[in-house]
Amino acid sequence: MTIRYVESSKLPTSWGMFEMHGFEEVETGKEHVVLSMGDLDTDAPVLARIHSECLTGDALFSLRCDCGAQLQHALHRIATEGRGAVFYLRQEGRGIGLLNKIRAYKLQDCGADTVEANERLGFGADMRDYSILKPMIDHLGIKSIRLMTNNPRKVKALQDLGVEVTERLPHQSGRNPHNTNYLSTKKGKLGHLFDDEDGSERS
Ligand SMILES: Nc1nc2c(ncn2[C@@H]2O[C@H](COP(=O)(O)OP(=O)(O)OP(=O)(O)O)[C@@H](O)[C@H]2O)c(=O)[nH]1
Ligand SMILES: [Zn+2]
Repeated sequence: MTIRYVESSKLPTSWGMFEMHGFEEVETGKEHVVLSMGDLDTDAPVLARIHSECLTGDALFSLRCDCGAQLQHALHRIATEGRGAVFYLRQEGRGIGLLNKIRAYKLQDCGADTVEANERLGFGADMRDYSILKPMIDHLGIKSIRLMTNNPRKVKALQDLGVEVTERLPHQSGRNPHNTNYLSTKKGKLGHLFDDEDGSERS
């Protein structure tokens, strides 16, 4: 996969001023962004979030998942430390795309869980490919990462790419009555690590 750096600009947010870096996946034309704050190209590990696109959760206020709350929480944590990066990857629906995610939601409305729904549609439970991260991380001069995630597969994916992960930081937020089953399935079938049952952050 070839990744092309395109341009960077300022992005003021509710949490502070970020720098937005645009990248293009040459083969597919997919556009990815990184929001960064502070100097990333030093020896200190970078506080980072690898966030998979979720139009419904990130932009349309959906309570079916925890994505929107996790995104906001990541920006808040980075702004609090004054240094870090959110990799916003266009891997909608764990890589199956928005319209297939709506098909999966329909199956879930009829009783399937998030993994069963993907499988009934002929997809794997998680179709994401993290290899696009390596050229982006290298471009930004990041040497090692403290990763905000509950998903140990993301840590392994980075390590498999040769990226040092010095720490996994639990990243729980956004539990609500509409996503309780969804979060239970992530814990039970996808190996996500949750510290407690109410989803609140322990720190
Ligand atoms: N196929 C499918 N994708 C979903 C569903 N709900 C959320 N997603 C997608 O899942 C992705 C987020 O993955 P999650 O499994 O919630 O979390 P994660 O990124 O693996 O782990 P964390 O770093 O802990 O948040 C986003 O791309 C969402 O669009 C669903 O029911 N079906
Ligand atoms: Zn979501």
